[in-house]
Amino acid sequence: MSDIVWHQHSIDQQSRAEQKGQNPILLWFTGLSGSGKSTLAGALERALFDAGFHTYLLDGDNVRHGLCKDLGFSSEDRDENLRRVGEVAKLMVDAGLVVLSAFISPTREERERVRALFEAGQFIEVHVSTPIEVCEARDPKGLYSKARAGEIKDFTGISAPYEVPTAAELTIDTSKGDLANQVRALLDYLAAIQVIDSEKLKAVV
Ligand SMILES: Nc1ncnc2c1ncn2[C@@H]1O[C@H](COP(=O)(O)OS(=O)(=O)O)[C@@H](OP(=O)(O)O)[C@H]1O
Ligand SMILES: Nc1ncnc2c1ncn2[C@@H]1O[C@H](COP(=O)(O)OP(=O)(O)O)[C@@H](O)[C@H]1O
Repeated sequence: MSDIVWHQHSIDQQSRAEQKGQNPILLWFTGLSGSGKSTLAGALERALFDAGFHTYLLDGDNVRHGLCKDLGFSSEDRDENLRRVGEVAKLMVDAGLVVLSAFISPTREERERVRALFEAGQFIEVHVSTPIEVCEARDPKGLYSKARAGEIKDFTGISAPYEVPTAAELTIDTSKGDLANQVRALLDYLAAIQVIDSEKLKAVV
């Protein structure tokens, strides 16, 4: 690696962000399978997109069909999955986008490794803290029943660990309240820390 020298191009993150009229950030949704990560991230992206923000949503299920289709669910493979996703998200933030991601990302170390790729304030961790009993009762893909029956090994929350975040910027339990209010709470937070312009949002929310 020491023979490879970083090439500094003339258009930097700030110029790309200014062109788009927004602050690039990564909103990192973490939580158990079925906790509501994709739904929440998708609804928030819709609100931001409709308000004119330039966004992109990276979703675990989708990324595992392409970029990470060679990876499974051992702890080594999850580490590599999240390493790749972190690097891709960094490129997207560098391109000036508001990036949202929805990955279980079960360990604090993995999440902190991604956080360390970003400048302070650019990585916003959202813990989707829906209790496992609710996630298991929802079981939209039937994965919890398969895991209980021993048909899926290393299933997060059943036979593989999930380490609860200790310093997430936001925590949302989707078993309480409704989706519209949860999205509102996220938008209010983003406006309060001034990463999004609340005037821009008024037209749609
Ligand atoms: N063993 C095991 N454990 C957990 N999840 C499993 C497993 N096998 C398949 N799935 C499905 O894969 C989705 C999670 O992928 P992620 O890339 O988010 O996982 S991780 O962050 O690398 O841990 C996850 O999607 P979500 O339900 O949307 O979270 C599951 O549908
Ligand atoms: N905000 C919410 N309020 C109520 N139910 C929700 C909410 N978000 C998701 N759900 C329910 O939970 C299920 C799993 O949601 P999903 O977004 O796919 O979770 P994840 O991406 O964490 O696996 C959905 O099929 C839906 O029934």
